Amino acid sequence: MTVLENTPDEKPTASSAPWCSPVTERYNTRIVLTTYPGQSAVNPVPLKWGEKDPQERGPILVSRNGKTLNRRNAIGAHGGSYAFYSALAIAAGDLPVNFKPDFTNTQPTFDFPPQEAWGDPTKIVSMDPFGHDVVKHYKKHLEDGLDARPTIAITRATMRVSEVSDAVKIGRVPVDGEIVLNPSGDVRVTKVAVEPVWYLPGVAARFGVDEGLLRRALFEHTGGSYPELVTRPDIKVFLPPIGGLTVYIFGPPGRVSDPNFRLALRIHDECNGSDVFQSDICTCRPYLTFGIEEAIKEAQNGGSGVVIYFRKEGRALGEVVKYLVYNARKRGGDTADKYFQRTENIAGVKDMRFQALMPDILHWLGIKKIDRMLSMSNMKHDAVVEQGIPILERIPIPEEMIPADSRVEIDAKIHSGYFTTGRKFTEEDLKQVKGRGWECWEDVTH
Ligand SMILES: Nc1nc2c(ncn2[C@@H]2O[C@H](COP(=O)(O)OP(=O)(O)OP(=O)(O)O)[C@@H](O)[C@H]2O)c(=O)[nH]1
Ligand SMILES: [Zn+2]
Repeated sequence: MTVLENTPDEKPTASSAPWCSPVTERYNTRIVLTTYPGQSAVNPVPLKWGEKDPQERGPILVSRNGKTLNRRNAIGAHGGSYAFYSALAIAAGDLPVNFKPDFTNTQPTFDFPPQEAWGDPTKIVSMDPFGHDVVKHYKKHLEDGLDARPTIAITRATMRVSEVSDAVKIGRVPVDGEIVLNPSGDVRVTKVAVEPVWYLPGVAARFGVDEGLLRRALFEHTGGSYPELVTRPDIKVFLPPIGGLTVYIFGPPGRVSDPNFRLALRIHDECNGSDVFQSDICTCRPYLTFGIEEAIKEAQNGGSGVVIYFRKEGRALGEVVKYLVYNARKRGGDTADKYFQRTENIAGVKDMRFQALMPDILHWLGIKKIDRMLSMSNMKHDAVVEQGIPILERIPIPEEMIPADSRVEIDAKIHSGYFTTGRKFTEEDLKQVKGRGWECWEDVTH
């Protein structure tokens, strides 16, 4: 191991950095900077990605706590981006370094039937197919003191979305007592939260790139945070510090994997400004609530409805870049012909969502075909179809749901290849599609 001497008996000297002594109180072992295969202390628990028997596959162990450090078979940390809050909590003294969670009563509220894809190393490469049943499958490892943790949680809830409540009030969505519970529009839902777990050879294959190149890029562009990406080619699994996804299932969850039931599906990427705060610059929330409504109706008609919400804010460019783009658009004349160019000028690309990994969750759920896909995105469509899941019908957002200032976005998307049943646009048409200017703001901001 590459270690940095920092033993508890080490006396801080005048030249010690001021943070040295609290470090020795909280971490009383040497710092392991990185490890190499074949070192005497390195003894990973076998992990065979793609084995359909969870015992054969083995648990995913990523923690550096206690005895798990030497038995790790994965790089990164649990919790996606929230791992950094755990680190803060430990540094602040709120969380013990070797805290062991108590998983009593945390088991899934629904047992998803195992799917063939769970044992296929090419079909699922960005989540752990056994991540919801870690306590059941890896009890022995937990009892041995190894820090295995769930990366999927399955629960149920009642939700209320104002647009759906409005649809119930005007009778567009009936109250059935099972899915829509009452005239206020309370809706029953099963939810699945998933944290990312990447099988690096599989992720590299999805993008058609070399695994070594992928590892190098991940190492370099995370500030050199994960040296084992380079020093431990024997470890194939990485838990990246990024957001995951949530699945919302309307109707009995057992129907989702049964091709005899019709399926309506909305795959949605996060847009906090619209999804939560209802900005009118894009179609995100309207399409999301339309998707929820259609999913509910499909379930009420005896089928199944699924909405999958990915944490890929601003096309995975983040909200800061997105707002910079908004400014550039509004100051430079907001026309549809320049829409994507503005993003490319600032981010270098127009989109970083890489839908190639998105279909994993569909395989995990056992979805074999999609009857009604509530999306116009050609990228989502192509990624799903390339994974062997046919889409029988594509449903664009209804015209009347498109907010005032989002015409620029939707027309630019249609021009760039998004699905439409309406009219297509020429470059000349796009120049005429203008967003709202900022002139009207002058009075209130000055
Ligand atoms: N960078 C950037 N991102 C944007 C902008 N407008 C919307 N977004 C993001 O684009 C994404 C839109 O995702 P979705 O609502 O799933 O829509 P889509 O993939 O474009 O296609 P549909 O499925 O047809 O709705 C979200 O992540 C938004 O935050 C913009 O001007 N710049
Ligand atoms: Zn949006």
